[in-house]
Amino acid sequence: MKIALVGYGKMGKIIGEIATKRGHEIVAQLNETPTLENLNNPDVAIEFSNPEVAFDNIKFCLENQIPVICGTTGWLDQKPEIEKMAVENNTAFLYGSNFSLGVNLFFALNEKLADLMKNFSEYQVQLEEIHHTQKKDAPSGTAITLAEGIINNDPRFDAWKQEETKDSELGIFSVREDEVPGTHSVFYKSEVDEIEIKHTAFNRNGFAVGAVIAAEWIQGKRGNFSMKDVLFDK
Ligand SMILES: NC(=O)C1=CN([C@@H]2O[C@H](COP(=O)(O)OP(=O)(O)OC[C@H]3O[C@@H](n4cnc5c(N)ncnc54)[C@H](OP(=O)(O)O)[C@@H]3O)[C@@H](O)[C@H]2O)C=CC1
Ligand SMILES: O=C(O)C1=N[C@H](C(=O)O)C[C@H](O)C1
Repeated sequence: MKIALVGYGKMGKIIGEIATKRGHEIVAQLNETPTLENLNNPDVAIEFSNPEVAFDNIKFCLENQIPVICGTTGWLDQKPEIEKMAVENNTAFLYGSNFSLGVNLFFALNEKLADLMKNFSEYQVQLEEIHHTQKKDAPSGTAITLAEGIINNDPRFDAWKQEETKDSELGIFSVREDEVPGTHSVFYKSEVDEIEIKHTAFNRNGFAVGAVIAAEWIQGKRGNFSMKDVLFDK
C-alpha cells in the first residue's frame, strides 16, 4: 500500500517506521499543505498534523478521492462537514481520537462503568488527562471521547466542561508535564471511597500501530468510520 504521511512530526515519523516494517511504501512525508504533486498518488493519507491545518488537509485529500485516516485532535467542530465530503466524493474517512488498542478497550470499559454507575448519585465523576508540554489542544481528544462515553450512558450529564462544573456538566482536568505520551483517568468519588480507571501510554508506538492497521482496513471502503469498526466489528 502507498501511504502519504500528512504531518511528519512525532507521530508521522513513528507511523512511517511501523508502516515500512509492515511492508508499505511511504510516498510522501509532508510538513506543508498537501498538493497533488507532493502527495505523490497514495492509496491512503494518514493525517497527524495540528488543529489549525487538519480540516484543509483532509478536505483536499477527500476532494481528490484519497481516503484519510486522521488522528489530529482539536478541530472536531468541523467533523460533520468532513463526513459529508467523504460521502459526496465517494471515498472514505476515519477519525480516531486515540488509535491504540489499549485506549479503545478502555473506551468500552468506560461506557460499561458509566452505565453501571448511573443510579449511584453519591459518586461524583471527574476526568483527568496528562500530556507532554508540546501538546497544542486541551482537553485531549481522548478525554473528550471518554466524556462522550459517560454522557451517552449516564443521564445525569448533558455536557462536559474544563475544570469547574455545574451539576449536569462533567469536569475534565488537563495537566501538562514534561514528556508524558498520554495518561487518562476517570474517577468516581464518594464520601467514603473512590473508584478509578486509568490508561497509561508508555510511548507512542501503540497509537502508530493502530493508525497503520486502520489504513490497511480502510482500503476499498466508502463512507465514515471509527476505530470501533476496525477493532470490534468483525
Ligand atoms: N489519535 C491518536 O492516536 C493520536 C493523536 N495525536 C494527535 O496528532 C497530532 C500530531 O501530533 P504530533 O505528531 O505529536 O505533533 P507534532 O507537532 O510533533 O507534529 C505535527 C507536524 O505537522 C506539521 N505541519 C505543520 N503544518 C502542516 C501542514 N499544513 N500540513 C501538514 N503538516 C503540517 C508540523 O511541521 P512543523 O513542525 O514544521 O510546523 C509537525 O511536523 C496532534 O493533534 C495530536 O493531538 C497524537 C498522538 C496520538
Ligand atoms: O497530543 C498527543 O500527544 C496525543 N493526543 C491524542 C489526544 O489528544 O487524545 C492522543 C494521545 O493521548 C496523545
